[in-house]
Amino acid sequence: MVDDIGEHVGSLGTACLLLADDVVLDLVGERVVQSLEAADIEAETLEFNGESSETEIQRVADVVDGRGTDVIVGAGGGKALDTAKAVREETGGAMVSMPTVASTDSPTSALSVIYSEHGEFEEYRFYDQHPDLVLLDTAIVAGAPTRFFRSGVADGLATWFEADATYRSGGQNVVGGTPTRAGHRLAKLCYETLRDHALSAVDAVEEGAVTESVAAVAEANTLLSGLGFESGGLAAAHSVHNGLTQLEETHDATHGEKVNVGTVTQLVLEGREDGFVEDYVEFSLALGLPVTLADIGLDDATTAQLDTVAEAACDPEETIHNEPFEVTPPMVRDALRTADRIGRRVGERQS
Ligand SMILES: NC(=O)c1ccc[n+]([C@@H]2O[C@H](COP(=O)([O-])OP(=O)(O)OC[C@H]3O[C@@H](n4cnc5c(N)ncnc54)[C@H](O)[C@@H]3O)[C@@H](O)[C@H]2O)c1
Ligand SMILES: [Zn+2]
Repeated sequence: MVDDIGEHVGSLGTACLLLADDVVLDLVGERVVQSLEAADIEAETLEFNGESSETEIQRVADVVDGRGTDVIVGAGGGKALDTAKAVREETGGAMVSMPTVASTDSPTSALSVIYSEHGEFEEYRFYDQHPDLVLLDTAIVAGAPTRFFRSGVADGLATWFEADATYRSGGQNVVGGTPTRAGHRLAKLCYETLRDHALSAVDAVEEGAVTESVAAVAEANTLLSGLGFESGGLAAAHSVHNGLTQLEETHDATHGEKVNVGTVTQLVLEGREDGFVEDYVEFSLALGLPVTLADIGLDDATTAQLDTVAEAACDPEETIHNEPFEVTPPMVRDALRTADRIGRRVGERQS
């Protein structure tokens, strides 16, 4: 699949730049360059510095302008892809998403999540164009560390709860429109696919194996979740994630891991029944996903820290206001605390 890139990029341009960090360049760099060159496309690589920040976007955009590149390929995780999308917005040309981990729903979306150089969430940046091509090689994704795959499952599970909250409230989807039935149903299909296949898919990826369930989950994590959140809307889970990024202690947890704590928090915030919340927590634990604050680096979180998260999560620009009721920082702080306690209780019961 990676080896087919030349064939697909032929219709998009003639000079290609592959943006990927050192790990991903080692993994696919040579194959991508060979495939492009075999299709008579100029191919160069540039090492990504790891953060989708304004400085990194400008650095890469300067290289693209200087070299006359007309196709940028972002390969790797969400941050490399988001940076490549942001660069294309500055420079024009075509953009290709090549996720080498199924860790987020970034590959298909027409937006980037921008962070400070220190990894604090800054803004969503929206574009008129989606990636021109999304190329996911299931074997590469299955060969990556399972943690990324699990994280993508968490990102995909959240999509359903967030799209459903937006649908119920008549809120706005990510492109500023009314959520469509299509977006709502795709988010549901994403959830159902993950509930039906994620456990065995994670087993397979632990073994470095490729199965039908791995393919189903890779599709759900990237395509179904991507279309589902963009057309269906985000709500509390991602706002809680964005709030959590304000605390340095959480920076070693992946996007999906923080989102999962955000999902449990959203369910508590929405006043879901005990059995419903516990079912979600049990499923998370079976998948090896975090359900407590300590699981994402926040041992003994102070009230001040939780207030920081809650304040940021309730920023007027945040999607938490897509919940079907008014949400305030104290509600989010208390939901976070309670979600953490539920996570600990269910975890202890199972051990
Ligand atoms: N734009 C969107 O629509 C959207 C949606 C969801 C998440 N995001 C963003 O995505 C980012 C998170 O992405 P992420 O969780 O993928 O993390 P990441 O991009 O920070 O890191 C991915 C890591 O995986 C490694 N890697 C990639 N492929 C590998 C492979 N095959 N084998 C081994 N290692 C491999 C990379 O070297 C890198 O260290 C956040 O910034 C989040 O906000 C964006
Ligand atoms: Zn996400």
